[in-house]
Amino acid sequence: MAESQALLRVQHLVKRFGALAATDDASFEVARGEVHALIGPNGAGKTTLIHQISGALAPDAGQIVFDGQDLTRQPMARRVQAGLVRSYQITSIFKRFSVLDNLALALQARRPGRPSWWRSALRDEAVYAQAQALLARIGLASQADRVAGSLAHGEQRQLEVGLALAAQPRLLLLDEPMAGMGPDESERMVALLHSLKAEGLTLLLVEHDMDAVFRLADRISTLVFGRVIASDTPQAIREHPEVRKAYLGEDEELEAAL
Ligand SMILES: Nc1ncnc2c1ncn2[C@@H]1O[C@H](COP(=O)(O)OP(=O)(O)OP(=O)(O)O)[C@@H](O)[C@H]1O
Repeated sequence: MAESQALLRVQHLVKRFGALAATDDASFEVARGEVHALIGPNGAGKTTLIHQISGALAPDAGQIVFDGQDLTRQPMARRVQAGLVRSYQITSIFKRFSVLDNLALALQARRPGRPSWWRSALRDEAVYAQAQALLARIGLASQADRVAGSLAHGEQRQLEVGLALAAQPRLLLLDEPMAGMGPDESERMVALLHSLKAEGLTLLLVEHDMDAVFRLADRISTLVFGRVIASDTPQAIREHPEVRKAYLGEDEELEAAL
């Protein structure tokens, strides 16, 4: 991949837990505007890798370069500022607040220099106009006044994506966005991610739902024992002998999908 095309470059990353190298000289690149999926058998090191990219975990060696900037040792907030944003788990939602208020608060939190940001967010019409637009973008326009905690699981995950979008990411990291979803909820999430891709947003996702991965991804990196053994198009990954071998007897659903 040409240098200018790569928005994220992970180079020779290493993370050890005692004797175990959970990330073992892992390298891969995410191109601008692509949906890139990270797959691998259970325990391959996907979550550990995503934690290092988002800044939750410090690597022992290697580099994380985002848009030409070395962010390897930068704190999470600095990465978010640069446009590298992770969609968090449900804990980031204020469950007693409405869906619209949640988005307004997330938008307001992005504005610097407001000590009582949550008070001003709840009064600020401009913020609410932006929140309404974001609500439509994530497909929850009809749920604006619902208390966030009463949303269905799939809708809460959509809202989490909205909270991450409030930070205006250039690359959105998603850790198992379809986890625990039924077929209809997964379908809505796939549609949402497709629409974000159509807007030109770059996505990096870890996902076990192989049907969704193969429908969404432009390229797929496969992690085995902390190493990226292949980074290629879905078709090439499907046919890759080492990838097939890595999944043999490991994950029947995935093996069947391949
Ligand atoms: N904090 C930790 N301390 C010790 N070992 C850890 C820690 N976090 C992860 N590991 C180990 O590192 C390896 C990779 O784990 P990780 O959760 O990154 O894999 P994964 O590919 O995300 O797995 P899964 O698909 O099951 O979620 C596993 O062997 C795991 O037990």
